[in-house]
Amino acid sequence: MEEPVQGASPAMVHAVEEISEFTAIANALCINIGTLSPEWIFSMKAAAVRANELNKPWVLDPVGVGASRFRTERCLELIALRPAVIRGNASEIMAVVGATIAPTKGVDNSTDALEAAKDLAKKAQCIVAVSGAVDLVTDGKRVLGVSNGVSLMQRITATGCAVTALIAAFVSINPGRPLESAAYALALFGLSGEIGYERSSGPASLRMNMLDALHALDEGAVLSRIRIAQI
Ligand SMILES: Nc1ncnc2c1ncn2[C@@H]1O[C@H](COP(=O)(O)OP(=O)(O)OP(=O)(O)O)[C@@H](O)[C@H]1O
Ligand SMILES: Cc1ncsc1CCO
Ligand SMILES: [Mg+2]
Repeated sequence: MEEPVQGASPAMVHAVEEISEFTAIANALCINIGTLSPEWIFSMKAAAVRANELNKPWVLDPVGVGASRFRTERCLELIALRPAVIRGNASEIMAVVGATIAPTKGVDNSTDALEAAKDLAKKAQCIVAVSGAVDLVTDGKRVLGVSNGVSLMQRITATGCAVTALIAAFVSINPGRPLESAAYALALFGLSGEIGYERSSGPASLRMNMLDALHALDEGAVLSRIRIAQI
């Protein structure tokens, strides 16, 4: 198989001693609070500050926000450092909004998530992407709905983390259009899931097949199969 041009190349960095140099090399930064610890949050904040100094976009994945006070407080501190995009699932976005804007209403459908996402986007002045059956991407005014993907993707731990990293890669190519970049990343990832699903018998084979599909995506499949609509 012919090798396509190589795309983004990730590095997972936590030592604060490395943050300054690594952030200078990177075209985008993805901060994922999944495995949060006091030492790592220090490095995460240093990286966000450094990315801002260097005018590089950074993307936040607020994994599990709302589950503990420590996580919620640190997450709000990160949001105050102005990410270009926040990508979470509906409960995470609702939890952030509950902690910042209004008391949690304890609801979890896409309409409520959409209002929460718009509120958060306005308040934090960034793009908010809510993943789900239809991914919602908003700047607080415009909303794009991405309908690619298969529900079995939820059964693979860290598909959300992976798509947030892909959003960072896309935003680095087009930093002036974070709304569109996030929507296209979600669409291409979802499409890879759809193509991979056709050859899969469960989450483990889907994980493998969707990675193969992402690698092999071509312009024809992308242009004919991505489903992004203005909402
Ligand atoms: N019901 C669904 N139908 C189709 N695609 C879905 C559905 N739910 C989620 N997805 C897709 O799965 C991917 C991961 O989204 P999800 O909302 O599961 O993230 P997450 O909860 O943060 O995951 P994790 O914490 O495991 O990383 C996204 O690309 C999203 O579009
Ligand atoms: C399972 C898990 N725990 C911390 S991060 C992560 C990946 C899914 O968000
Ligand atoms: Mg997640």
